[in-house]
Amino acid sequence: MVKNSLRMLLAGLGIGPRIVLIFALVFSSMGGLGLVLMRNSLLPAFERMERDVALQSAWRVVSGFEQHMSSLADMNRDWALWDELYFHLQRADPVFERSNFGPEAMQSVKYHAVLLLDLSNQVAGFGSRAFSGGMQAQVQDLAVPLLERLTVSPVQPQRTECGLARVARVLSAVCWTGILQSNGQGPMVGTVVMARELDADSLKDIARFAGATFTLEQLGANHTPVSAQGAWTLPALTYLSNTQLPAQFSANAIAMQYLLHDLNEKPLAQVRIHMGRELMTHGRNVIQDVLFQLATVAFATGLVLLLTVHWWLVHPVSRLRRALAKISHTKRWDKPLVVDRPDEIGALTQGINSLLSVLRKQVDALEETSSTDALTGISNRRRFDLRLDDELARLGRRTGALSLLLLDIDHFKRYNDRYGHPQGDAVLRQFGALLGSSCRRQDLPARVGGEEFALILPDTDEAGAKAMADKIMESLATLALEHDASPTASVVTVSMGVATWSVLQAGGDETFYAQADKALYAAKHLGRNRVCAYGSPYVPSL
Ligand SMILES: Nc1nc2c(ncn2[C@@H]2O[C@H](COP(=O)(O)OP(=O)(O)OP(=O)(O)O)[C@@H](O)[C@H]2O)c(=O)[nH]1
Repeated sequence: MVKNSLRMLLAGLGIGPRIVLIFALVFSSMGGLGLVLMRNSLLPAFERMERDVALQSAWRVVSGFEQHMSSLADMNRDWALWDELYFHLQRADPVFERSNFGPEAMQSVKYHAVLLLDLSNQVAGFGSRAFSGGMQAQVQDLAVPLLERLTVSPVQPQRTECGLARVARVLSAVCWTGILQSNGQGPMVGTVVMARELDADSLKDIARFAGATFTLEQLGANHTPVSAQGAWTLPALTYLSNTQLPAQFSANAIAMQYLLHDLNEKPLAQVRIHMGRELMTHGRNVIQDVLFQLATVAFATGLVLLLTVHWWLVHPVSRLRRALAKISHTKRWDKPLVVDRPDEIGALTQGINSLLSVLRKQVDALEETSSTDALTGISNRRRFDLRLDDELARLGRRTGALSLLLLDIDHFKRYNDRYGHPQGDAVLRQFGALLGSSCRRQDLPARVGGEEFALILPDTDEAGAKAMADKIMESLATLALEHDASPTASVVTVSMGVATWSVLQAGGDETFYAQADKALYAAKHLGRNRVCAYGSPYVPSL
């Protein structure tokens, strides 16, 4: 079914269009396949890379928060291993308190609030300075969230913990450590707590470090954002992984949205990270460039291949086909086809030339056989008729006249009767040979009937034809073939009639032949062994 449809489709197409069709099919399939492969493998690869880059940016945002916390943790740890503080917790020293928690002392520190708790978590000291918005932290702003935390996770000696918290409605990092002696020895005498605001400068630093822009939006105490996709409780870098990175991809941007939990794991703020899709845009442009270049290369390759196939295959085959069509149309196979290549087409042309030469030889042989009289070996009636037509057609174009000589052996019936038919054949053969040897190359001797011969004499006037007739008669006389049954001579003789035309006349070859025949009849009538020319007074007109 498919095979038949394909055959019908290709039926009217030559080699050239078929090759073009095959090329078009192959190249468009390759192009389509390339496009599908690129779409299915390259674009997803770019998307994966983009997702990885987004993850790294998110990771750096988290890391930025942690670094902010980490510097606070360092300060907090230093305080926790400070001997003077250790002793202050054991025996309160107002001087120490003033010089470290007093309003003047707090102006030069890098945190916004510090709180001391004794072992029973009672406040043992507090100091604060204004946040960037002007607010001032109070004891309970720090104590309330911390004490809630300590109920589930008490302070461990030698261990600094941190988290985010809302301190006087200001988003801050909070760190706390158990207070020990500077050599790390106990017993633990209390807890030092510090808070530092996540101010605009810190957020800018984090954004610069992350290489991504993000917004931080505080949530109300009971607020649960609907659009939250993930959540961090800092420090919580281990929460992030490829699979846990929810991100929304739109045409121009990637949006990631996460919840920040406070140190008691309550929703505190919402972080929104925004990234452009430059990588994907770049990827698309790369794919488009590659596709365009591939298409250009494929087109150029296809064109070169097509031209090559055309010049090496289609063109010579078409030339061969045209040459063969011309041969079969003109029936002229005398010129061999030109072989100018050492390949299969050259071999094919050579093969055709061999076949043509065999055909030529056979046609020539057939031509010869069909135009030759079997008994005498000279031309037969067929070739005589053709040649007479040709000569008459040429008559108007040449200056010389055309003469026709008809020859008939005298009393040949009697000869046969007297000497037998085979001997009669021998006479005919001898006479044919005599005719052949007597005439010029351009003359045509032929046997046109039983004992009737003819001689076409181009460029020969009547006098020339008569001279030729006389020469033949003399040659025959020289042969002196005995014919004692003849009533007119003792040897074989011949009568001849001549017709000569200088221009083509009405009736053409039939009239011309009839005139020569009329002259021959006259020669017979006048006693045989002579030549008569049509137009002579003793030859009757047609
Ligand atoms: N041996 C032989 N005889 C042939 C051949 N063809 C024709 N003839 C004979 O030639 C003879 C011709 O005889 P006719 O036409 O009567 O003429 P003729 O006897 O030559 O007499 P005229 O032409 O009047 O002189 C016939 O007997 C034919 O049989 C042939 O191929 N071989």
